[in-house]
Amino acid sequence: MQNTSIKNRLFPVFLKLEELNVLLVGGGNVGLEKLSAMLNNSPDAKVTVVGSFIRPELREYAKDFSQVILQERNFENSDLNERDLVILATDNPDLHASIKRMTAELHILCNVADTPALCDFYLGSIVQKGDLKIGISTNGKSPTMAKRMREFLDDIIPDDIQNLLENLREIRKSIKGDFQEKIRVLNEVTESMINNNNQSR
Ligand SMILES: C[C@@]1(CC(=O)O)c2cc3[nH]c(cc4nc(cc5[nH]c(cc(n2)[C@H]1CCC(=O)O)[C@@](C)(CC(=O)O)[C@@H]5CCC(=O)O)C(CC(=O)O)=C4CCC(=O)O)c(CCC(=O)O)c3CC(=O)O
Ligand SMILES: NC(=O)C1=CN([C@@H]2O[C@H](COP(=O)(O)OP(=O)(O)OC[C@H]3O[C@@H](n4cnc5c(N)ncnc54)[C@H](O)[C@@H]3O)[C@@H](O)[C@H]2O)C=CC1
Repeated sequence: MQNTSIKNRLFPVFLKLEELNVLLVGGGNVGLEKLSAMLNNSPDAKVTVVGSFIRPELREYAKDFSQVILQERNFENSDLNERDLVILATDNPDLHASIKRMTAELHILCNVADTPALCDFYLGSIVQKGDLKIGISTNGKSPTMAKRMREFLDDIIPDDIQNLLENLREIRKSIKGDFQEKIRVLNEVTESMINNNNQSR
């Protein structure tokens, strides 16, 4: 049965981009934004950037990532060969629509930066604190609100959250007993961690 109360129907996942083959079409400002969004999270992401012009800023940024391939030329249909994900960030909506038709045919997931209706998935705002990662979406309503929410969460989540995570990992490894017992102990420990943390703020 459909739950009609769910407004945002996007399903978040956390991708291992270094295991995937990504094509980014467009080497401009938006291209650079999408490239840095990927590499800030997945520095080993295998990305090929194809742009009829590749901005010097993007070139400069990509220098630190030896696995990123830059190709300054027009998009060709064969660029879609062997891709798992495609991100379109050119200034040509007709090109976007035609590439999107091809990716759908090929079952390749596609993001069209300036056209939500053509996206199979959206990028989100991302909070990163050690191993903790939070993805934020406003269902495409307001990327700026997503950005502000990231700043807010980044501020309130303590920087030493990584220590908590490391401790929990040790506890998780050391608990004896069956699965239910493991869940009980971990729930108990984390409850006090969160409470302690609130008290110290
Ligand atoms: C649907 C979506 C598809 C996608 O791109 O994946 C989309 C679409 C569009 N963005 C537009 C504009 C802006 N996008 C940003 C910023 C971000 N946009 C991101 C995601 C998404 N943007 C997806 C939905 C996410 C969600 O569900 O909330 C973030 C979160 C992630 C990322 O891109 O890495 C990143 C913030 C990262 C961070 O800082 O944390 C800013 C603000 C800024 O840059 O400061 C502006 C200008 C201000 C404004 O418009 O709000 C426009 C209008 C273009 C035009 O006017 O022509 C469209 C098209 C439309 O809405 O029609
Ligand atoms: N820059 C921004 O922050 C925003 C941009 N937009 C829109 O997003 C689009 C892209 O913006 P920018 O990145 O700033 O533009 P840009 O002009 O910097 O980059 C466009 C890129 O697309 C490439 N391109 C065009 N045709 C191509 C083809 N056939 N094959 C391969 N590459 C091709 C160009 O060479 C260039 O690298 C524009 O339509 C713009 O109006 C919307 C909101 C904000």
